[in-house]
Amino acid sequence: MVLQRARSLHEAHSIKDMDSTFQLVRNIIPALTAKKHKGQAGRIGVVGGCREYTGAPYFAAISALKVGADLAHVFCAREAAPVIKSYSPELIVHPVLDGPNAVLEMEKWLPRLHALVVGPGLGRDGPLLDSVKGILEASKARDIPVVVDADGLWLVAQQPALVHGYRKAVLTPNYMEFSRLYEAVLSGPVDSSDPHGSVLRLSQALGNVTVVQKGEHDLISDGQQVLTCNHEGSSRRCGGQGDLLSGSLGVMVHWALLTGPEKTNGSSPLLLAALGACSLTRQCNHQAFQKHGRSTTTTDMIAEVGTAFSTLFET
Ligand SMILES: NC(=O)C1=CN([C@@H]2O[C@H](COP(=O)(O)OP(=O)(O)OC[C@H]3O[C@@H](n4cnc5c(N)ncnc54)[C@H](O)[C@@H]3O)[C@@H](O)[C@H]2O)[C@@H](O)CC1
Ligand SMILES: Nc1ncnc2c1ncn2[C@@H]1O[C@H](COP(=O)(O)OP(=O)(O)OP(=O)(O)O)[C@@H](O)[C@H]1O
Ligand SMILES: [Mg+2]
Repeated sequence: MVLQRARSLHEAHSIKDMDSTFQLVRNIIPALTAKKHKGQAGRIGVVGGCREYTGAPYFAAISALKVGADLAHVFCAREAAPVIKSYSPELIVHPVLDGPNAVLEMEKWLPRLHALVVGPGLGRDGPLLDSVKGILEASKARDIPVVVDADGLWLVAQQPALVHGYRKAVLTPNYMEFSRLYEAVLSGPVDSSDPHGSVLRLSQALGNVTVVQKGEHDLISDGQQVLTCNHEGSSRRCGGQGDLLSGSLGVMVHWALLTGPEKTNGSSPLLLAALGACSLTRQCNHQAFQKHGRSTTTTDMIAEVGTAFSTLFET
C-alpha cells in the first residue's frame, strides 16, 4: 500500500509516515471482549431507499454489520421497505421516509443511534429530500456523526449550509458528485490539474468538513491535510462499491470518535476512519476480483469484508 500525506500541497511525507498513519487506523478498532453488551460496537442508521433504489441502502447497512456494528437500521420510503427486508433478516427497516412525520419518526430513533449514513439509494424526490434536510438538522443538533453519500450529496450541493462547519460530517463523493459539489460551493469548475488542491479547497469552503473524493486514488481531506489511499483494488467498477464504503465508514467514524487522543496521536479521527474505510473497500474489491474476475459484483465484495478486515487491521 502506498499512502501519501501532505500538510501543504508542496510538502510530501515519507512512506514511513504513511505506515504510521495506517497504524493509527488500527488503533481505532475496538477490541472484541466478553464485557461489551449488544449495541456498544455500533448502532448505525442508513437513510435511503426508494422505489428505484433498494440495493444501495442494503449494501451500506449490511456492510456496517459485516465490519462490526451490532445493529443496522434502514430508514426508507414505504415502498422500498418490504424489498429491503427481504434481502436480509439482519436489517431493521423503518418505512418512514416518505410519510408525513418522517422527521418526528426519525427523532424517536436518533438518541439510539451512534452514526447516520445519509443518501444511498435516496433518490431526488423533492418532498423526501425536505424530510432528509430535517433529519440532517436534527442529527447535528444531537451531535450525531453523519456520513453523506450519493443523493445526500445532491441535497448538500443545493444547500451546503446543511453541513457547513459540522465537524462530525464526512462527505463521500464519486467523480460526478465531487464536480457538482465543487461547482455549487466554489462557483467554478474543478481544476483537474490539481486534485489535491481541489479536495482541500472544497473541504475548507465547507468549513473543514471531511471530504473523501473516491476514484482511481481516494483523496481524503479535512481542509488542513490531504491523505491519499492508493491501496490496490481492481479494474472492476460494479455499482454499489461506494455504498460498501459509506456503510463501513459509518461504523469506523463511530469507533474513531470514541478513541482517545493518546491512540490517535492527535490525528483527526474522521481522517483515520475514512482511510480505514477506503482501504477496506479497495481490499474487498481486490479479493473479490481474484475469485470472480469480470463477473465481480458488490455482493461478492461484501463476502470478503471479514477476511479483508483481518488482513488490513488485525495482522
Ligand atoms: N443497486 C442499487 O440500488 C444502486 C443504487 N445506486 C444509487 O443510484 C443513485 C445515483 O447514483 P450515481 O452514482 O449513479 O450518481 P449520479 O447520478 O451522480 O451519476 C454518476 C454518473 O457518473 C458516471 N461516472 C462515474 N465516474 C465517472 C468518471 N470518472 N467520469 C465520468 N463519469 C463518471 C457514472 O457512470 C454515473 O452514471 C444513488 O441513489 C445511488 O446510491 C448506486 O449506489 C449503485 C447501486
Ligand atoms: N479507477 C479506480 N481504480 C480503483 N479504485 C477505484 C476507482 N474508482 C473508484 N474506485 C474505488 O471504488 C470505490 C467506490 O468508488 P466509486 O467512485 O465507484 O463510488 P460510487 O460511484 O459512489 O459507487 P456506487 O455505485 O456505490 O454509487 C472506492 O473505494 C474507490 O476507491
Ligand atoms: Mg455512490
